[in-house]
Amino acid sequence: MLKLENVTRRFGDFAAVDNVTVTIPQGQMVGVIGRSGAGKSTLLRMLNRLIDPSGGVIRFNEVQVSSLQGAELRRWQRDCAMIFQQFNLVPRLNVLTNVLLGRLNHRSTMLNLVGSWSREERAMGIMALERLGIAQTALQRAGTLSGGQQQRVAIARALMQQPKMLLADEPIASLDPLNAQIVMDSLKSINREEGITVVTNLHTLDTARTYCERVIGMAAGRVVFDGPANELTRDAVRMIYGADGDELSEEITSTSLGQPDGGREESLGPLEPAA
Ligand SMILES: Nc1ncnc2c1ncn2[C@@H]1O[C@H](COP(=O)(O)OP(=O)(O)OP(=O)(O)O)[C@@H](O)[C@H]1O
Repeated sequence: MLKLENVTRRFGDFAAVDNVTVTIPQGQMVGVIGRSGAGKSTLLRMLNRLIDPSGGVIRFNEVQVSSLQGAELRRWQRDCAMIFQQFNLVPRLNVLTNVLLGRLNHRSTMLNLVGSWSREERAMGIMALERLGIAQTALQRAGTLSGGQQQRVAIARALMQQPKMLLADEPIASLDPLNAQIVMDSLKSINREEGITVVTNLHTLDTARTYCERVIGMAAGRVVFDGPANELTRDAVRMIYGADGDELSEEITSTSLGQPDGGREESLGPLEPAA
């Protein structure tokens, strides 16, 4: 269970995240929504300590995450994997090597210096790629893949960390609707089948409603809604986006997920044998 108590992050005098208290049970799929600048990324980055809180406490079970240092902090960052809008792969390396980089925190420094991967690690990497339906790309350079494929590589790399929690910072913001759907479906199935908690920032309401059992709405650094997706009434939406309900743009509310873009190559169809 993840617990945030009065968590705040200031940049100078400005509170990007302001006194947030939430508890997330293991295995939940949580969508964090809000206007640009509401504090969603800052909140997520504090969960895995890419950014340190200015105040408050973050706990995961008995561990006080907000005060971890050194090896313990690295262990937490291994347990709490993160994917990003821009995928953060190494474009010149092949897909499998990118995925294997997710194992670095499981290995000794000496092994990492030697830079070789065991047969077991490679098999694990291929299995992670198969899980995401892209094992056939294993030997391609990551930079040559489509955005949707790259995000699936990033998810496979995160799975290699064998995390307890997966944080996704706007994972579909750069993707077309079909690829967005494939990536969200992947996150959902990992959440369901592996019991990994998923906390994802999303720009659009539809996606949060479709995929997340729980939605946290932020405005000006504060949590202004926290509940099941089906309780996202027009009033709740107005609180989150601060707009008159009638003025909510299509861009905020809709992603057109589920409307394939005319049959691009992306699908979760039959796998080719791993290279
Ligand atoms: N390193 C920083 N220095 C100063 N201000 C920052 C920094 N990082 C974030 N902020 C500010 O904190 C506020 C919240 O930013 P954050 O990126 O968390 O918002 P967001 O809800 O994720 O927005 P978006 O959807 O546009 O990514 C913004 O006003 C932003 O300008």
